[in-house]
Amino acid sequence: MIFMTTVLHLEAVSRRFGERQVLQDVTFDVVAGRMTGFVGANGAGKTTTMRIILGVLAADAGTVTWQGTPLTRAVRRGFGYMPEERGLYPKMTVRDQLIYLSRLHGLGPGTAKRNAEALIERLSLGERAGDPLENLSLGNQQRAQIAAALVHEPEVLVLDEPFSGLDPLAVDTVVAVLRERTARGVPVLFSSHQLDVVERLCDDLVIIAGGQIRAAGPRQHLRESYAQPRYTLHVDGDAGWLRDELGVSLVDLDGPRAVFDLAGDADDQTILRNALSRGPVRSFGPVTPSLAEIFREVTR
Ligand SMILES: Nc1ncnc2c1ncn2[C@@H]1O[C@H](COP(=O)(O)OP(=O)(O)OP(=O)(O)O)[C@@H](O)[C@H]1O
Repeated sequence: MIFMTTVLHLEAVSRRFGERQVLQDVTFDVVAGRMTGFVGANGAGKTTTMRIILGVLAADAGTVTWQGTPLTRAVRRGFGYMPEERGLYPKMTVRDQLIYLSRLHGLGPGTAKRNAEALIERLSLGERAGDPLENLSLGNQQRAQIAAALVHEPEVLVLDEPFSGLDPLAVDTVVAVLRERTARGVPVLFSSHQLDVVERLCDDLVIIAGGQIRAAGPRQHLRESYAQPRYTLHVDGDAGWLRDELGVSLVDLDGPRAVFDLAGDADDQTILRNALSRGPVRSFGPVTPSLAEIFREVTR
């Protein structure tokens, strides 16, 4: 049997503004049913990439396809987009604009209302749904923007910094709502510079720097492939003896706690045995690098 994966695929997308090459051969996939975190420093090219996906901006070269077909205006109408510059009507009530937006996307009045109410409820906007957007707190405006991207039941979601300005509880709520969409097979691409949030949320990761993709793929796979042979050791006494162990290069030593790299031919069990021969060992093991460490490594 042939399995067709539904993907949003970018192939060698390039774009320049004047003399400045802002995107260079950007290639990556956003797979159905998975949350893809798009991370990069300020000015790396995330917003430009998202604008090209949505057709707000044209690429100089390269293609974007959905399920193997180049994007047309009609296909993009089925996308949900939360732009960086946001873009709801400040003076319209949250409820009215959610209904209006889903009607604009061709939903019938009953479905539009039902979807709007469900998202208002889900994103805890009930008390404020009858207020003009501009009267809401920034966090609630942000929730309304997310509701606006979702209300027409999009096939693909592209969200520019959806978590910025949200408190941790709101982040969890929004994540739960997005997970419901991925569970239905919707691919979600979201940009963020909050690496801790991305680390917790994404299934796949795309790292961009200076307009070029530096790493892309399943988060766990990236973590493993960038894994340094790094260990932590926690003993009762002082761990300073590690300095003299063959193959050990200390990264951090704080009394009984140590972080160290191990040369390829050194044996971690030998280190553990040596530690045990000196007294109790409270913990010992390899550490997986954090996303922040991988990010620093690939964008160096
Ligand atoms: N319309 C434009 N005209 C000229 N330069 C632009 C334009 N839009 C973006 N740029 C430049 O392109 C580069 C990439 O910008 P982009 O907004 O895509 O980055 P980003 O990764 O989204 O950054 P941030 O996290 O700060 O939003 C920046 O140097 C920016 O100044």
